[in-house]
Amino acid sequence: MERRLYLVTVLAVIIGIALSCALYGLFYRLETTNIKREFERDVESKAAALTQAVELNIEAIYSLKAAYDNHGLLDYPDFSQLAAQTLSRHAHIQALEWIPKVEAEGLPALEKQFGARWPGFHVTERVASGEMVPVSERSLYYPVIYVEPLQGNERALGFDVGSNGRRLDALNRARDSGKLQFSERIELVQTTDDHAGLLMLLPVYHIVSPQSVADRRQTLRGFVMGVFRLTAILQSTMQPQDASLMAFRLLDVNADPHNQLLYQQGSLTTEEQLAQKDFNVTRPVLTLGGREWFIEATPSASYVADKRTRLPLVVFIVGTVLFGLVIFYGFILMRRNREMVSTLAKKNQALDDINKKLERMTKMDVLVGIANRRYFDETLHREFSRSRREDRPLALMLIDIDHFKAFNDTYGHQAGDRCLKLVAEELGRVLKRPADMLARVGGEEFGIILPNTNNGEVVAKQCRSVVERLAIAHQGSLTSDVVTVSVGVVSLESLDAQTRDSVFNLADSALYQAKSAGRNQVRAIRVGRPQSASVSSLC
Ligand SMILES: Nc1nc2c(ncn2[C@@H]2O[C@H](COP(=O)(O)OP(=O)(O)OP(=O)(O)O)[C@@H](O)[C@H]2O)c(=O)[nH]1
Repeated sequence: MERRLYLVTVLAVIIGIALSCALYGLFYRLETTNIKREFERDVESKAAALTQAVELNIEAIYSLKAAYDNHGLLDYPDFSQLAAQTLSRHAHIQALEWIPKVEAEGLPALEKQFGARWPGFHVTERVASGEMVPVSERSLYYPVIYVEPLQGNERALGFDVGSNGRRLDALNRARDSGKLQFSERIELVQTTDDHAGLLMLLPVYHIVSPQSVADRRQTLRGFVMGVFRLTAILQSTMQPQDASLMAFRLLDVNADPHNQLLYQQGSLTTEEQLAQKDFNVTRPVLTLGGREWFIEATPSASYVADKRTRLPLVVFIVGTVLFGLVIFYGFILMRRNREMVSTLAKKNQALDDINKKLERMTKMDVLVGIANRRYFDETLHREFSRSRREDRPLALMLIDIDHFKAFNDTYGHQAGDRCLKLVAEELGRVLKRPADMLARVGGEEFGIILPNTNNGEVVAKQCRSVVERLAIAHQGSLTSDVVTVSVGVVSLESLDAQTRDSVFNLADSALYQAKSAGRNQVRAIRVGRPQSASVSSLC
């Protein structure tokens, strides 16, 4: 019981801790979801800022394009003035340029014309070493002939934009679509260091809004081009604390797979990336100018750590304490209950003992300490039924103390009581089998039931003689000078055709015969199987 109580308690403690852990996990996951949502909002606002910054810069080349559409070709001073005005509103543009379409045969004249303005002017291309060299021969050229501001962009002047695959791709798309086009990420010719840039191109035609691609190709005059420094634009949208809060990459998914990365801020170790992978966010930034840009962001460990609260831990501790209290209270209740059950069991045992004692008392003769008449009758009834059911023999004996009235008269009533006890004790010693039963059935009369016995007269004779051998003086007796008993016994081979009363009457009748024969006698009746009843006197 004790062990079971402790087992139940230990089990409850384990379940309690498991539930607290589950609650901790639940609240931790809820918090993780909230942090992820917050991070998504941060990334979305960054993407929106980026989109806005790019769209603002687009306005610059549209104003230049409008001038070309309205006034036809601009000369250098007009271009320079208009571009300077525009650049004053757009700090992140590296340069605004005019790129005419030049047929091969027009190239020498162009070089001559602009060589007069800028001594040493040549149409150039960039070789792998980064050096600018005169262009190789081809049918079409797209040289930069106006660049504003010139200072810092000198290397771009004369550069054949069509000499480079990525740039040419953007030129062709702009020419054929008639719309704004962005280039992939390119390395700007203006600088020798590796500064990433981006070209925005708007085509200018000889006619207004040519409808077909063929018309556009045929009527192309040139391009208005804006050169942007990616880093400058992107950094303009950053907050100083951004670098410590997240790592992100801006990707151009339409670009060559090796050239998709436009910008990268911060970087995480492999362990950090793994730890933070649940928080990774990918969002579109803009779809414009033939490009699709996406932002991929991962929060730093400190971003996540700053947003974590102690709530899951508090829930775990409170849960554990509450479960602990409940379990403790349950343990106390169970122990109290166990004590009550044990006390109750003891009380029941005591009651049982009392009941048994009372039952024994109702079956006992208080004076002589053997079974009383009531119990004798019950037993006789039971043994009679059993013997008959099992077809076994049964013997019944009645014993009467001779001249007991005279004993009382001579020695007094108390001496009579002592005599009764002594006789009862002695008779009890004669019985050897557990099933044999001695009872006081009357004042000075005893009865003995002998189950499974067909020669009760043997026991009867012993009874008579043990009482005589007690040698209790009995001066009032007309039979002997000591206390004697008369014994009647009936031994039945079979109980067929008998009743309990008939058996008792046979024993009583034998006793009467013993008395009639002068007392201190045994008279026995033997009843065989039906039709063979016989009576025999033994002494
Ligand atoms: N001391 C004492 N005497 C009892 C008790 N019960 C019955 N007696 C006495 O037993 C006597 C029985 O008397 P009787 O029925 O005349 O029988 P008897 O004197 O033994 O005569 P027989 O049986 O014919 O030999 C009565 O005097 C009862 O008072 C008892 O519990 N204690």
